[in-house]
Amino acid sequence: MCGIVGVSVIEGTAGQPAFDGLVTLQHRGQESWGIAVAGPGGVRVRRALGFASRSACGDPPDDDPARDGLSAWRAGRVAVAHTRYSTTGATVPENSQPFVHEARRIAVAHNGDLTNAAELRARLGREGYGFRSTSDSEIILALLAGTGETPGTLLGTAPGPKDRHPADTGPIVAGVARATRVLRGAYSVVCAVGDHLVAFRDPHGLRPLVAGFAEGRAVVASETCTLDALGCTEQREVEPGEVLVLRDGRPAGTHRVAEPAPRSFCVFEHLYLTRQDSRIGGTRTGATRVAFGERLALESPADADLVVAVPASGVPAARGYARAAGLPLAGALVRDEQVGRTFIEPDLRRRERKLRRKFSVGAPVDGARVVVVDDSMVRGSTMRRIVALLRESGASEVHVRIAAPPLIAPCHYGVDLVDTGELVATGRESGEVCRIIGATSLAYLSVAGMRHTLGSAAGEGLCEGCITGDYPTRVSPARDKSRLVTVPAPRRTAAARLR
Ligand SMILES: O=P(O)(O)OC[C@H]1O[C@H](OP(=O)(O)OP(=O)(O)O)[C@H](O)[C@@H]1O
Ligand SMILES: NC(=O)CC[C@H](N)C(=O)O
Ligand code: SF4
Ligand SMILES: [Mg+2]
Repeated sequence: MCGIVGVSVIEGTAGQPAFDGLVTLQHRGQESWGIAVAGPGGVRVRRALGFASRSACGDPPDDDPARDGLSAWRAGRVAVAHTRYSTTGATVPENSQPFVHEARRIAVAHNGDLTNAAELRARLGREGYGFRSTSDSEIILALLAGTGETPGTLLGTAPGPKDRHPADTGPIVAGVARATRVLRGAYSVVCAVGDHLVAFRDPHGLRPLVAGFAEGRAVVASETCTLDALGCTEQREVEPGEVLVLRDGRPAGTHRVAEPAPRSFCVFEHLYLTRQDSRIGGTRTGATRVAFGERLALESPADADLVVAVPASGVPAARGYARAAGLPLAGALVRDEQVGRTFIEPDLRRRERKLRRKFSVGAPVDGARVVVVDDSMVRGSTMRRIVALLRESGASEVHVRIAAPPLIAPCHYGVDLVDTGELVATGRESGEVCRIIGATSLAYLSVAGMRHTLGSAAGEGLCEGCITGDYPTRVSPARDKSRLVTVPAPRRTAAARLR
């Protein structure tokens, strides 16, 4: 998943709006965050492990020099920022983004996962690029920036006198086009190139990317909630295969650089990933999830007294289920807001530890027959915990309804569904899963019901890989999050060391 933001302004600084925008994307990644600001004198970058929203950058005194140069990174009219949910490479500082090439003044933030990362990294390593991380995203920077010996695709776009690039965006567009010719898999990218903000997206449009405009300010982000928060009234999607160049807070050029391919937008963005006030194709995902819940109630009713929602992202589906079933919606469960999302935690130990304190019962459900509704079930850990809590608080029956079909296959495009052995529904009938989570009954939304709700009769326009096992691009059967660790260390040439 990951959240990315890019900001270009005509005056003032891009750093603060980029940081403020990043905080609206906290739900897309909790492992690390970073921001790079391009201004006179080069690119400044700050990266740290943990939540962006809990860092000191949110509210520092504007001119306090003691704060580790915090005010310095605010200077500069182009900024890119990233909040990470890892899919390739461990949760370590060197894998946090944006990745920056100081000498070429390029900073890159990427959402997605490259399916040919190992092959590209080996090739770029042979050509002399000195990788500093084990993330696939650094490959995009390597392609664009190159090394002293091997020019990157963006070489030739270096800033001219007075730190300004030529107004002609042709070389940047051509450079991105050359890079996209070799990239495979999912990539939504924002990139600061001198005083340009450049955004581009893979030809299938697997991951989201939107652009918005306000007076003197252009923003590119993963979701529309960021555009809304930054006051962008004019909004549009960055099209699959498009490169959009922005400068001085407005568009400077747009081109389609990749061959057209069937659109394959991640269906899990509709089901769970995206914030409920963000819009996909003009519809708020909260409204879509209400409709999933209504459909689920029609497909799988339950003989029950009340509906309980699993907060946070299960709430709209539960509201829809309750409405269609004619049952009261009880706010029985309380979520500890400090814990954040648990599914996107990078390892089992952290997920389980956080889950233990994430939920509690706010209103007992003594003797009631309860339907508990969540937006999705992945490893089953959340639901096992919720069912136990509801039984402890007196529920006589707990019927589980999931407003998504079972997830049974890995994701290759930026969601950390790697090991199918971890997925509770893989190779199991729903009866067996029901026993594992301790429920009275269990039902999922059907694939047909999901598609019908999204107005896509046969799943056209969608990636449903983790649900059906059919992927829109060629993928290797095994998916290993550490796969770049084993790619031989590149030969460090003198030029590469100079970076
Ligand atoms: O079956 P599991 O592996 O436990 O994963 C499924 C749960 O994970 C997600 O919630 P998450 O805690 O990530 O975020 P939320 O609080 O925003 O709903 C999703 O909404 C389910 O509740
Ligand atoms: N979820 C993502 O988009 C992750 C981006 C990149 N593949 C990483 O692991 O850092
Ligand atoms: S495999 Fe699943 S999570 Fe991955 S992009 Fe496709 S629908 Fe989304
Ligand atoms: Mg949840």
